[in-house]
Amino acid sequence: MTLVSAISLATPSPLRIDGLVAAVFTPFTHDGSLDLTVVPQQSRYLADTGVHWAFVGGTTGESLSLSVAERMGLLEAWRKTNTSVIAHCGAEALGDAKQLARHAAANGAAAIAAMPPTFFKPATAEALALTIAAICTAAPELPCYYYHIPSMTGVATTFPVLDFVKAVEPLAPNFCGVKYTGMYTYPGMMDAMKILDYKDGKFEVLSGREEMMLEALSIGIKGHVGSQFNFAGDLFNMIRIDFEKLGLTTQTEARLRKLQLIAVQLIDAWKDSSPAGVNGAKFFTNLAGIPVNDARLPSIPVSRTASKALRDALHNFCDSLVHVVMPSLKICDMVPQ
Ligand SMILES: CC(=O)N[C@@H]([C@@H](O)[C@H](O)[C@H](O)CO)[C@@H](O)CC(=O)C(=O)O
Repeated sequence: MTLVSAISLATPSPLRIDGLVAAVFTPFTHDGSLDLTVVPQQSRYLADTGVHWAFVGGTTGESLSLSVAERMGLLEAWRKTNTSVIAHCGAEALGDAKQLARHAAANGAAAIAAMPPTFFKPATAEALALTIAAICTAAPELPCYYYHIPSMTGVATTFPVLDFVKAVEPLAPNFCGVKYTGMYTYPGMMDAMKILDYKDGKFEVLSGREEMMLEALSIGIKGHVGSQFNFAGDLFNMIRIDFEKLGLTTQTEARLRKLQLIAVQLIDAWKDSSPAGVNGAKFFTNLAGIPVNDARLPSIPVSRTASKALRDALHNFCDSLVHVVMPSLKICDMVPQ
């Protein structure tokens, strides 16, 4: 084997995902213990809705509310399913993040991703690059992504993520791209577009805002990571596949916009009626009969009043909106009337 071919074999390439990655819920029992027995049910539901990737232990997965051992067990449970896995390894302690990265590589993850420490925050692109590079290079055989979620971390809000990409590129040969959830905040989509354009598309951008799927698709983003894909991947796949097959034309724009607005209505249903963070979204999966139960404190369980509002909102969504564009959604078939 020549040196060049050895290097090319050793340096991982971006995954180039063309589809949905569910930011999967972490299942707990009613007393808040990890309940890995639920993971196979989650995996089957995802597959039934056309979702074959999971982002394990992310924000929706409450990573920072889990111990390192719990996060390792969670990854191992997902690796026993048919769902491909991107393992989130970000942690407050860099040693923990590196340990999780090494564990992910040893347990069959397809890639790793990491958000930065959120308490002692990296203040510059260079500091962020050194931090993420330390995690990526702990698992040099895996594609490694920076998980950009400024709404939760407060990091990289004063510099474009492209500046970080340029700084991390020489530090981590296996750095492969950005999971970009900062679509709402300036420079958002422009920054994501510049990363996609940088060095002729060397790096991958995964969108972290499914309610902006059409915008993301329009700039060439093909991989999407989101919490809604836990229970509505079939709806979002319709948007993605219709866009890719038909394109955004005067004939298709109304339907595509309608589909995305229906998806937004589903998001608003839990965001508006349940200020309990991830618990609002978890509630829909619980309603579908998959007992992921409540998020750990400091998230507060959905109140009895909010539960009724959520259930009514979902029934209204299923009764009035879904039939507008599609025969049904799995979540609507699973939720008791
Ligand atoms: C802040 C947040 O939770 N963002 C979600 C979105 O899917 C979000 O739920 C959606 O855009 C609705 O706002 C994901 O980007 C998070 C994510 O990928 C993860 O949980 O790891």
